Amino acid sequence: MFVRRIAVVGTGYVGLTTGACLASLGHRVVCADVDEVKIARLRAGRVGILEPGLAELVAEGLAAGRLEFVLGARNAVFDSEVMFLCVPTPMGVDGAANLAAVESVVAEVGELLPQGCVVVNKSTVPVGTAARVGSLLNRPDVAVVSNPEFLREGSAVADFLNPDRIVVGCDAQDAAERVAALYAKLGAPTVLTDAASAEMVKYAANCFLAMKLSYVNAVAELCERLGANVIDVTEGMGYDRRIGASFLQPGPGWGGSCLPKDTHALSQVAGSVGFDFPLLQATIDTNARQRHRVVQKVREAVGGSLAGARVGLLGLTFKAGTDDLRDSPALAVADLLREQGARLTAFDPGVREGLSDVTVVTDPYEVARGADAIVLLTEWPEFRSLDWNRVTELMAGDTIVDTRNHLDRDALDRAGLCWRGVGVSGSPRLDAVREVVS
Ligand SMILES: NC(=O)C1=CN([C@@H]2O[C@H](COP(=O)(O)OP(=O)(O)OC[C@H]3O[C@@H](n4cnc5c(N)ncnc54)[C@H](O)[C@@H]3O)[C@@H](O)[C@H]2O)C=CC1
Ligand SMILES: O=C(O)[C@H]1O[C@H](OP(=O)(O)OP(=O)(O)OC[C@H]2O[C@@H](n3ccc(=O)[nH]c3=O)[C@H](O)[C@@H]2O)[C@H](O)[C@@H](O)[C@@H]1O
Repeated sequence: MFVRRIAVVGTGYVGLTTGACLASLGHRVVCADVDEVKIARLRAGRVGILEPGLAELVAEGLAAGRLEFVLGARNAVFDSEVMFLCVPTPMGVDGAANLAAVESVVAEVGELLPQGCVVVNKSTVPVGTAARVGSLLNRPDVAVVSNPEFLREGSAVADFLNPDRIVVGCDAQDAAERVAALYAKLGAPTVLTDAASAEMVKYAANCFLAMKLSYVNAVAELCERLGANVIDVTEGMGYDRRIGASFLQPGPGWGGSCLPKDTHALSQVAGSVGFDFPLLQATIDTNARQRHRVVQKVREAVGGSLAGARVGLLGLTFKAGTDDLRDSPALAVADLLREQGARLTAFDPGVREGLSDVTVVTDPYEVARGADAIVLLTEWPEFRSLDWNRVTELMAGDTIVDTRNHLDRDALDRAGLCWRGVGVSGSPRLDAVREVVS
């Protein structure tokens, strides 16, 4: 495997992880961004996002001279053999992916790319984008490769360096092989395919994950109505290797910067070719309903009306382990609660700045002070070890709505609190049975 000169455009969750990890694999990487403050910070070795291991890799790369940060894509590409596009592709008004950033980088660097450079699209983009980028570039000597990224926020470095698979798509075999070779040290299964199929893999995977979660959230609701326990139900399902145990945790609905936008984008693309995709639409609709179910539980917990009720929120980020608030279900639930007149106080270990209409506190017990109910929205581990007796003393009401089944129900019981989980309505009898069996 040869060391390559690589440009990475966009230094967000994906770009910075890609740049730092490729440098750690021995390549020489120049990362570019339009954000001047971010570039200045990164040059000083400061990583502005919560990602375990990333700051260390950036520091190592800078110290070894293998990693560099520059302002603007044009300053990154002059001697690059490969250029990665890691810019945002947010949801547009019609649900479609907005490709403005991708197109603007292509316009900026098109003529500057060295002869024979390979453009690699790592941003999540609709099928046909590699072809579109190719025609915008209008450079027969430059191949465009689709190389979707599957990392998760909060474990970005670990996911990048230990991928389940690498997908590389290009209509030119040699360019696909050149990109696949960049990852050779990782020893991951590699799928080489055409560009359209690689682009489709990313949407098909993310939408499948969203579908799995909507399914499990619907099963949880049914468990509540029928008197079953979703914790045991998903455990029983997860041992089946065809189903797998991961991505079976019910919650307040799935969110984050990608699953929501990618499900809408695939739905929009399907519509654009006249394909009716009710399964995907139901996945999206079930998720919207999930947020209303949380609000309904909180309303019941405060006696039927949220007007003037004080509600404490534990967690604001879209999942634990990240500081990312983009499309967080917790914020969606907060909006709905506020619309119905609730007064909100929130604590999240990853969030320090204030939010409009939600008072953000830095001490979790402040969330409990005077609260008529508390809602746990994000599964931060530290929430499990709160002093529930202290919470009971501080609260005006007595109910904790645990939208992730994250807390120790017995500990809350002992403190005189009422725990309301998701998909759990029966007695804890099955836990006892499992102990005997194991
Ligand atoms: N966040 C995630 O976990 C994953 C994201 N993706 C995809 O990767 C892409 C990037 O996502 P994130 O890294 O989360 O975005 P981000 O918003 O964290 O970072 C994007 C960066 O690109 C920069 N940028 C925007 N326009 C630019 C331009 N013209 N030139 C140079 N830099 C520019 C921004 O300033 C920002 O720093 C998206 O398409 C997303 O769907 C794929 C897999 C995982
Ligand atoms: O394209 C992307 O950006 C990425 O989107 C997701 O990664 P991420 O957004 O970091 O978050 P996930 O860990 O997938 O969680 C998504 C949402 O589902 C929820 N979730 C996840 C798992 C689960 O069992 N239950 C559950 O409710 C989380 O709380 C969160 O709101 C995918 O998992 C990544 O493979 C993909 O690369």
